[in-house]
Amino acid sequence: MFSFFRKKSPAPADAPQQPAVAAQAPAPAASPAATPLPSSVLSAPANVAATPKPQMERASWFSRLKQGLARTGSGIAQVFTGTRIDDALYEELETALLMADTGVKATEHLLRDLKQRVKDTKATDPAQVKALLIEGVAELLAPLERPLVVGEFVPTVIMVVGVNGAGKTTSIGKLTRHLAESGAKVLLAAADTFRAAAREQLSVWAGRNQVEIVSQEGGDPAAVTFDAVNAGRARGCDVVIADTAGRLPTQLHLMEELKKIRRVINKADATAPHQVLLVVDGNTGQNALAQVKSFDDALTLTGLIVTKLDGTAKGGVLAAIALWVRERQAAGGGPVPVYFIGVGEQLEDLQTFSAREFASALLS
Ligand SMILES: Nc1nc2c(ncn2[C@@H]2O[C@H](COP(=O)(O)OP(=O)(O)OP(=O)(O)O)[C@@H](O)[C@H]2O)c(=O)[nH]1
Repeated sequence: MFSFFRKKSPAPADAPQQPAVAAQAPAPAASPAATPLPSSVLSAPANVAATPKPQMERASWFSRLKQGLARTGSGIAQVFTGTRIDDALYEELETALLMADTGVKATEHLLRDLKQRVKDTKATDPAQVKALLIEGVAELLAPLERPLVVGEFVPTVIMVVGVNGAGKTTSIGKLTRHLAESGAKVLLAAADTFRAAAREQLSVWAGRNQVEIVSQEGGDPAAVTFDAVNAGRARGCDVVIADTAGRLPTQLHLMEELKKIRRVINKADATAPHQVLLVVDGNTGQNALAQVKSFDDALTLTGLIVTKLDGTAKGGVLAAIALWVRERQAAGGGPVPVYFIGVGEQLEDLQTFSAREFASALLS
């Protein structure tokens, strides 16, 4: 799944740093989600990307995604089963988008955009309007689609945060597996020093993937993370991933603790953290957007993982997040891509995000 990871070959000490590689699922063969390869992976061996197995995996992922999003999409798709394009259709669509937790702003944006597309194309059939809505959703979501690049910095330090139970540890486990299978040397940092079960869960993932872990009972989570970054560098790791304890953005002292972890990582490596990823439970709908904003205020996020999009009726929140990211960038902020989405607890249920694939799966 992370076929583009180029395994580091032994190089002389003065050799230039290895090229950046992207932790990205391969583009599908014939699914509607064909995405161009990002330039950062063009140097990867061509034969890796051409193997049919990952393409089949991606095709089967598309059907899992469709299934997962069926509850969000069915209400929206229902709007286009009539024969006329009139005010009633747009009103129904507005309600359906709001019900899917798209939020008022993103709903208004999509409706305005859709009406323009209908006018431009002179569409006469609701089925055509549905296709135009897919276009509009895909365009809105496009800035969220970016590969997670590892290898530009060695080690690449990734800090993972989120509320309790969002799916942080599970997502880290899956990501670790993908990276390890691609040849990356990964080290995990159990920065939840208080909850034994959390450390245990991360240890299980470390064991399964045969990667190293820095863990400590009690004590300062920032100190554990500091040790992990230093250990990662000393042991020649490609990636260090810090799993932090879950917390609500309203728990200010715990948010301060996260800020301290971030500062301390930066002390251990002046270029790090290279990624601050928020894991959000997509099933929480508009609340996920509120979490994104709060964690971003505290930590300046660099990316998201949206989990539990299986069986949710609230998957429209991705459109709301996309609009927020657009506004953030317009105000001079950096991108906040959705690096991965999760539609279940299995390893293959966490995959890279593709805007067109998501839009198609949602409305198919
Ligand atoms: N259905 C579904 N379940 C998921 C998904 N991702 C994670 N889970 C489940 O969500 C539950 C919580 O996941 P964890 O990884 O423990 O969450 P966490 O954020 O690390 O939790 P804390 O350490 O308590 O903050 C577990 O039962 C996971 O299997 C997903 O995409 N879909």
